Amino acid sequence: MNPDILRERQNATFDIEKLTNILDGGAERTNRRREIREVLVLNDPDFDYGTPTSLPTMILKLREYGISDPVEINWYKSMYWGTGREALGLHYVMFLPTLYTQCDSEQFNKWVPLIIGTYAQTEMGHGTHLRGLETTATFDPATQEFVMHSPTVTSIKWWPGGRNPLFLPLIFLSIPLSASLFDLFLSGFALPTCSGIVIGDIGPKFGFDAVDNGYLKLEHVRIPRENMLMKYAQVKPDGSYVKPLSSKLTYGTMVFIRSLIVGNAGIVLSQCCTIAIRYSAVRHQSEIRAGEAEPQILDYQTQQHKLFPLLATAYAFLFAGQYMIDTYNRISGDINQGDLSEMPELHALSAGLKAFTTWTANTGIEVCRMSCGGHGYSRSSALPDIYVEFTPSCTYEGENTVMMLQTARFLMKSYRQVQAGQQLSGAVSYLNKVHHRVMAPQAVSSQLDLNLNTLVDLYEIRAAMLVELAAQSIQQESARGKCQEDSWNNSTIDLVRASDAHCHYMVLKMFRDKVDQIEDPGVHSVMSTLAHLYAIHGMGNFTGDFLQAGVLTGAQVPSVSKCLKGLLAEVRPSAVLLVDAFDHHDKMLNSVLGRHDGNVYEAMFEWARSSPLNRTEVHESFHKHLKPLQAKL
Ligand SMILES: CCCCCCCC/C=C\CCCCCCCCCC(=O)SCCNC(=O)CCNC(=O)[C@H](O)C(C)(C)COP(=O)(O)OP(=O)(O)OC[C@H]1O[C@@H](n2cnc3c(N)ncnc32)[C@H](O)[C@@H]1OP(=O)(O)O
Ligand SMILES: Cc1cc2nc3c(=O)[nH]c(=O)nc-3n(C[C@H](O)[C@H](O)[C@H](O)COP(=O)(O)OP(=O)(O)OC[C@H]3O[C@@H](n4cnc5c(N)ncnc54)[C@H](O)[C@@H]3O)c2cc1C
Repeated sequence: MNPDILRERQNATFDIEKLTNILDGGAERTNRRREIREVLVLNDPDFDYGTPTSLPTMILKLREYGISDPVEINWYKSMYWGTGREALGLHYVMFLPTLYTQCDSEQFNKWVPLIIGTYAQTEMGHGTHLRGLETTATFDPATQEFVMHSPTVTSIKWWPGGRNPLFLPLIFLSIPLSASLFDLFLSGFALPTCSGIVIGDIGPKFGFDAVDNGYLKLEHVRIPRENMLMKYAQVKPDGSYVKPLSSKLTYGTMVFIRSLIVGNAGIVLSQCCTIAIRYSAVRHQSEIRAGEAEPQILDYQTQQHKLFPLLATAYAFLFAGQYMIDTYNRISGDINQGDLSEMPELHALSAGLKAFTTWTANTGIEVCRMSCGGHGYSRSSALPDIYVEFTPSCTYEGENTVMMLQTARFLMKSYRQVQAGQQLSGAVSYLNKVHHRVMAPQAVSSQLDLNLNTLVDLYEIRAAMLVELAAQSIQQESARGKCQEDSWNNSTIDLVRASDAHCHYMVLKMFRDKVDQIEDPGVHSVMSTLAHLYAIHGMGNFTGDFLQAGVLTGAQVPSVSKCLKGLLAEVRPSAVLLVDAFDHHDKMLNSVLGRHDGNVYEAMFEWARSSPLNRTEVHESFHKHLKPLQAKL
């Protein structure tokens, strides 16, 4: 064990295992997760890092070990996700949930055994604008079939992920059911791979290489009427159409994935913080006091300022991910019972948090990489690979700006309801409260020795102010004679800013609520410090908002920075212990810099020696390119 890391783990002020239990949802969950990891992954001869694991293999393993609990299945699945092994993950993450949420029971029982499929919704010309999808599905009553067709080059399905559909028995098509008979509704169809479809790979990508993203062109392909997913809407044999309770029910898979992505952002950020903070504890560089030994780079205030707010954010997003999945499960359960009352709230929350957490984590991964200097740029750190695997999450499953604008749509509607005197419930209820109350600056302590509840209040007021400013922008545009759509478009910068602030407030509130539930004094203390750091760091980044909201004065601004520095110093002794609590196994982290034992340099030399470029005395390229040149010199 590296002596620096050993020293960092002495004098712990809190019980690491208890914090790990909180992250897992209890000690039993932690034990079970470790058992699954040990048995199904680390000690499984079939599990080879970087080798795409086939879905059938995963299914058989799950059955072999009797794993049927959805939470446990997700643990198993997420041990693959983002690690270059999620080759068929899309089927678990997208295809199966679509069968669960969009099929009637007969269809579900018929198709689940086939379970390898893809989710083909995006087209070359449209990914975001679903109502613009061009693929047609036209019902032919004479033959009781749908005729599926790609009428234009831009209608070719583009990006469906996870094993080239050529080998898939089933493809989920998400298509506007467009015909003169009924409205344009997005509907799902199960398309068996058959003649009349042209399939291929879309070519090399930035990353995400374990998932082969393909294209699918339909040439008047006929499928049985029964292949339309009919849980919510049906086309009867006579061609009549039974509408769904809501046209957005077919968007259900996307809402589910967005809800998953929130916690995944926390996991990925926790991985990167583990790597960067452990490395920063063993890396010595330069000097603080002339003539003294080179310090651990974790003792530089700038290094702490880079990493500790991200550490706090990782915990915040892990707790937000738990809240999001719990909320998704509760509301989707109600929807299954026909109660759609909270569907708009679920959409607004999942869309906004998906965008907020992935944008923040995406930036955070790069900060972690750069905080490791040159070795962070080596793939031995794992940070470059984590980045290229994670960054598309800002685009897929709802492009982030578009998602923020969806949340803004809900906020504007809520704001108008408050203006009309309605009492709101749920995540936006603060708009009622804050509309009538603005905290005066004098109420904010000049020393910013704010407790968490006060900090949550300040974020609430900031969000409410930005919601109001966005609404006023729309009103001003309308007053200038702009139509509703142009007034909206000319206010979208404000609208995204309002949604971002709303999500920031929601995440801090969830963090505070989780800290309040922690009974162990040591764990409560360190998590309270992290929650403070998360809030104060945000105030430092968005000081103008808090000044504009009237909850911070210019004279108090220096206190924000002073408070931040104090919190960084407070976190320093616990930093390595806080990443240990994430409990990332070396084999899963796959990072020379993030090793639990901190023996980075020895491992780095071995890693380099194992490079393919070092496996032969002289690389073949010498003989092919250089040696012929030598002969001419
Ligand atoms: C080895 C196994 C590995 C497993 C690992 C497990 C763990 C891993 C964890 C996480 C990793 C997950 C990785 C997943 C990888 C996925 C790969 C990528 C897949 C894809 O990208 S699939 C395609 C995704 N595409 C999209 O998301 C499309 C985005 N566009 C839209 O959603 C819509 O077009 C829109 C929402 C932007 C607009 O829709 P539209 O119909 O035009 O509606 P509007 O006119 O804007 O609004 C009208 C009205 O409807 C309301 N509304 C809109 N959407 C919804 C909804 N979903 N639910 C409820 N209500 C909705 C909207 O609010 C309006 O309401 P109002 O009129 O204001 O009252
Ligand atoms: C790695 C990866 C895997 C994928 N896997 C799948 C899959 O398995 N199945 C599938 O169906 N799809 C998949 N996709 C496609 C993905 O869902 C789409 O790329 C995504 O929804 C974004 O849509 P788009 O590409 O049309 O972007 P666009 O919407 O064209 O985005 C381009 C720009 O336009 C802006 N913009 C668009 N609309 C608005 C608006 N209303 N207001 C303001 N700005 C706007 C966006 O903010 C963005 O800046 C995948 C994509 C990637 C990168």
